[in-house]
Amino acid sequence: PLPDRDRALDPSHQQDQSVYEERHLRYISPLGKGNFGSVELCRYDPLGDNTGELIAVKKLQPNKQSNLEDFQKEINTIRSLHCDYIVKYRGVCYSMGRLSMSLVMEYLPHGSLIGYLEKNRQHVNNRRMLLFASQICKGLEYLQSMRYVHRDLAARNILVASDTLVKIADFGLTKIIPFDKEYYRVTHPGESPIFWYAPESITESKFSHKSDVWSFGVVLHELFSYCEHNCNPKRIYSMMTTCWGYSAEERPTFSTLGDQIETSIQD
Ligand SMILES: N#CCCn1cc(-c2nc(Nc3ccc(C4CCNCC4)cc3)nc3c2CCN3)cn1
Repeated sequence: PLPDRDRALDPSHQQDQSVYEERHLRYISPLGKGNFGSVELCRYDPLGDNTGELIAVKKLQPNKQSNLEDFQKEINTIRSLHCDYIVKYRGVCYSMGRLSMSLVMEYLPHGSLIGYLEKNRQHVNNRRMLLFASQICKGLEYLQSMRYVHRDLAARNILVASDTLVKIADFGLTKIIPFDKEYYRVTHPGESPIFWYAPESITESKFSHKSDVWSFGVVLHELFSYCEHNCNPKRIYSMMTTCWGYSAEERPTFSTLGDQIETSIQD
């Protein structure tokens, strides 16, 4: 059994608030599917009076080729991230009988950025898009500072916390770049649609901060293809094309992109 489980059950220890007891979890509705798992809206209601908090619970899909080890890596990844532009870890919930576990995260009420843009396209203007782009870029700069490569950046994996805040989510494919290399080579090709993949990720299964930059360019395109083309700031379009440099070295860094987005916001 995991230490957390022992600590949570041991009455002498202050209840570890990051362990959620399954018996107080009230299922509400499905939220979506991520890598290796499905996400559900639940209310954690220990008082049983519907005053508990709403949380997003990601359950491991046992039938998927994934295993508990990959899921534990995803949990350790999200638990180590502390950034306003990355979805927050809340804790874990053990289902004793089935000896499986779920990942508990903050619930973001507006869902994925793709769904939000489809629903709100008429009143999301350029300024709002630039704000979202800048927040995603800051989240990616933070991820890079922790030597993480997301590997599945796409608007479907960006969640909307409010009309002025988006966060990066779904760390099921995230890997740590080894200290002595600039990239991570995966053994099995991923399952994600290749449209967001950099060329070297497709041809050599190589992933790096620069392949995340390529995917960020695709996310910019997803963002800005929702507003009327005529209002598409020229600078954003040229920024996207720099993210799509064929060789990784040609692509800008997230800090350069962040500065360019800030400049566009000032205009
Ligand atoms: N990423 C990624 C891929 C996996 N995935 C993660 C979530 C997720 N969704 C939410 N919130 C959320 C989601 C959907 C709606 C829909 C409901 C139907 N009508 C339209 C709106 C509303 C709110 N909050 C989260 C998470 C993870 C942590 N917190 C969903 N799928």
